[in-house]
Amino acid sequence: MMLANIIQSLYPKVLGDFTDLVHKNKITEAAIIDYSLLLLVIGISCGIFFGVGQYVVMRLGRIFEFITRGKLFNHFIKLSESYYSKHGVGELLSYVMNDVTAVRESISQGINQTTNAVIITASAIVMMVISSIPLYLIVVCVLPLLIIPWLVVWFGPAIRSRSKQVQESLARMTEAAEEQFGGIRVTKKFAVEGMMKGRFGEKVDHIRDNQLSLVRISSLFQAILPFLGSLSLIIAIIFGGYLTIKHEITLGNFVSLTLYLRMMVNPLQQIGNVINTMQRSQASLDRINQLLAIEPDIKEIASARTIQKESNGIRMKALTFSYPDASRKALEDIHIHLPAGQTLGIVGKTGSGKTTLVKLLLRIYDPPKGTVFIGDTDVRQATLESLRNQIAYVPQDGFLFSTTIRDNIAFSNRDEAMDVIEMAAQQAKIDESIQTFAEQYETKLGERGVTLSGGQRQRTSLARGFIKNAPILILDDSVSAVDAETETQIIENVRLTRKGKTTIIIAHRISAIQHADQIIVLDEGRIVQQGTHRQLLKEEGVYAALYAIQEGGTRYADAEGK
Ligand SMILES: Nc1ncnc2c1ncn2[C@@H]1O[C@H](COP(=O)(O)OP(=O)(O)OP(=O)(O)O)[C@@H](O)[C@H]1O
Repeated sequence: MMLANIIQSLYPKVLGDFTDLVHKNKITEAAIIDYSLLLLVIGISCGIFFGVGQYVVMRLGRIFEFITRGKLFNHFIKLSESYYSKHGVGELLSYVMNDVTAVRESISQGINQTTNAVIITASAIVMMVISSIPLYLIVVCVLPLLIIPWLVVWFGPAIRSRSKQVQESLARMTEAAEEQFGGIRVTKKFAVEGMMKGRFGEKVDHIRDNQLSLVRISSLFQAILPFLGSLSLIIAIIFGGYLTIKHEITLGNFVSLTLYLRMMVNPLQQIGNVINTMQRSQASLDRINQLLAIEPDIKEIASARTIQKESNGIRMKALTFSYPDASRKALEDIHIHLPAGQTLGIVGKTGSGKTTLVKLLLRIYDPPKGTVFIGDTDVRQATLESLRNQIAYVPQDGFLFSTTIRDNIAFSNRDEAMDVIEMAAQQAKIDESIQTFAEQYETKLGERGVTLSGGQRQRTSLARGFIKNAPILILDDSVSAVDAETETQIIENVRLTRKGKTTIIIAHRISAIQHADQIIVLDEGRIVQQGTHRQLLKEEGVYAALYAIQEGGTRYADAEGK
């Protein structure tokens, strides 16, 4: 690129010399051919060097894009759930798409155009000196161009802050789009398309306002640069023209001078582009760096221990926990001792803290020190990998990936044997449904595949939990979307396959937990009842009341069925 620019700066000198030959009537046919060939060589060399330079620089930009996207993804994977509960998917996508692209463009354009501008300007000045154009004339003509650095300092911060606003509003729009697409079914069912259109329109309006504000300042900056270029040409024509008339400089000198100044105008305009792009990309780079500087909340201590993958019990001692920024305690004074191999059932109203309890066990949020143990190890002292390998957690709404059913079930080990996968599916009572699909376990799910019903999704996610065969299995309301009969069969399968293995079952239906070795009833973050099914039925309280309601419902259904 540098070579291309240096070679390009020979044009005006060659043309200037040619003009002098013509002016002095010394032009010959041979000279015309020589000068034409010289211009041809200059043209071809410029083309080759410029093309190669362009390719190298573009490649550099793409490599940056590739590395940064990878780095961002690795960082996202490390961030804790608390981060994701505050930042939407759209916002995160915006970093990966908009910000990375802005920086890549500035690298490609920036290197290209800065090299152009600097080399052309420098070689133009050198060539003017070499062409024996008087120094004072060069200085006077180039003077208006010296205002440019001052303009850069003046406009730069304003462009950068407006660019940041644009990037932020783009992030908000991506977030809104993601949410609107995700919720399109609800929108349609409630027939609120108009309201949603209005909400999305607001975000788009916001981007337009921010972009126009950026365009205004960028345009003003861009407009001043060519004006300064023209000013230096005007000075060249007045002053240079006067010196030519006075024979202080040759006509060839005058032609070269004007051509060199003209040659400098484009790079100067490019400097404007580069500065704009750089300021914009600086705003994006700041955003990317701020994101990369965020530390995950959940960190492994240096001396973290590996929990052995064996049957371990669970203990919770005086556990009290509040979510960050929450005024209310999610859990208060929880004491649980579940010996290895036993089953714990948890019931409680919605919002009573059931999921929070298992999130603390999995260390998705940090419990206070010395309150949650697996075996003898405080979960805060364990390596995160060994802790999470110890537990198979099946949430209520297990996310399924847009891949085959087989890959979704064998998620923790893609090489799992087919019979093991089928066994897990049978235990989760999803095998029969899968057999009805044309491609069975190879059936693709998601956008380009089959849409499963809520219950089928839940059972597929359940099979994913079963196949992990972890020392601790947690079912967090994982059979809520299946019918009572299937639920009974699944729970029976859990009982049989989890004999001697620690299991936690969270459920709203007592039928799912009544067999447990111990049951706790949570209410507003506190354990209000604790015991076996028989013991709890004898006590007056939430459990017996819940059982009575659910039993009453079942008897009524049975009577109706007869
Ligand atoms: N990430 C979070 N940040 C702040 N508060 C939260 C968060 N997750 C849950 N909570 C609050 O903590 C309390 C307990 O929630 P939790 O999800 O543990 O209830 P739950 O018993 O599992 O409810 P459900 O049966 O509806 O699943 C609720 O008041 C809830 O609003």
